[in-house]
Amino acid sequence: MSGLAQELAISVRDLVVGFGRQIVLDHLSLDVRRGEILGLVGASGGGKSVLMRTIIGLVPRRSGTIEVMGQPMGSVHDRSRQGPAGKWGILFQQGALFSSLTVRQNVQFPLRENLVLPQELMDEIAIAKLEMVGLRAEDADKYPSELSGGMTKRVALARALALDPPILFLDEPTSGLDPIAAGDFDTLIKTLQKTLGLTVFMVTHDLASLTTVCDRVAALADGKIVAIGPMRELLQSEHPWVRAYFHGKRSQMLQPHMR
Ligand SMILES: Nc1ncnc2c1ncn2[C@@H]1O[C@H](COP(=O)(O)OP(=O)(O)OP(=O)(O)O)[C@@H](O)[C@H]1O
Repeated sequence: MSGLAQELAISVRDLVVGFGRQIVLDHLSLDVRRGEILGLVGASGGGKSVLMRTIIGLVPRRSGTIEVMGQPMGSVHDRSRQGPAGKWGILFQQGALFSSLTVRQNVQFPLRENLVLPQELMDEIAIAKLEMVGLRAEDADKYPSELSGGMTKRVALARALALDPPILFLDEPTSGLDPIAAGDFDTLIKTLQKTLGLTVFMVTHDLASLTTVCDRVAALADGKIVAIGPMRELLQSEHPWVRAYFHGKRSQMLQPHMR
């Protein structure tokens, strides 16, 4: 493995993904560095979720290569080449918890699926993960219907972290949260990155998240990554879509100091 490859958590090269006659990702290349929080922005329907789902092997690709932690990922039809359990944790946009399971059982779900552990140890792990995401041990016996939106996201995050993955995929993690809860969730993600050394790949439309937690931001347009870098560099991009996104009326209203 070359030095550069060792520094990369995810490396995507020349990726083509389509459905029928529609090409969604068109020879897309992207590197995610180990330990960084990378934010991905793009138009609605532009292919952000498809890119994330292709990396984790849920959507088949037509061509191109994907490496995760230096290992080539097989295509969706080749499950034997997928990484071992615990390679990544995922927080889907509709990151629904199992409504008939308690918080504790939800967090333990990946442990039960992948490991054989004594109940006592699983209980300890569940409480440790809940505390890691800012919840209390008392919350473990609650059911999803008893949780606020912010708490639900935290439980889903605790579940995503159950197997101690080095990479976390987040699909619009702050959507549906009020600005205070969203800010708290951003802070939590940043803290987890620092304390656990996590690599985070985050699809988001949230300008505050992009500005405050992302080390780099990648912009997806026309099926490709058209700009990538720290937010201050993206703001200088001449690409028409990137300019429209960050310098359009709405963005300027939210980020007046960025002009
Ligand atoms: N399983 C599928 N079958 C057919 N078309 C699909 C499938 N999944 C996604 N698409 C199409 O791929 C395109 C990209 O969708 P995707 O969900 O990745 O967009 P997105 O950038 O995440 O959008 P948003 O910001 O609105 O969530 C859309 O045109 C969508 O209809």
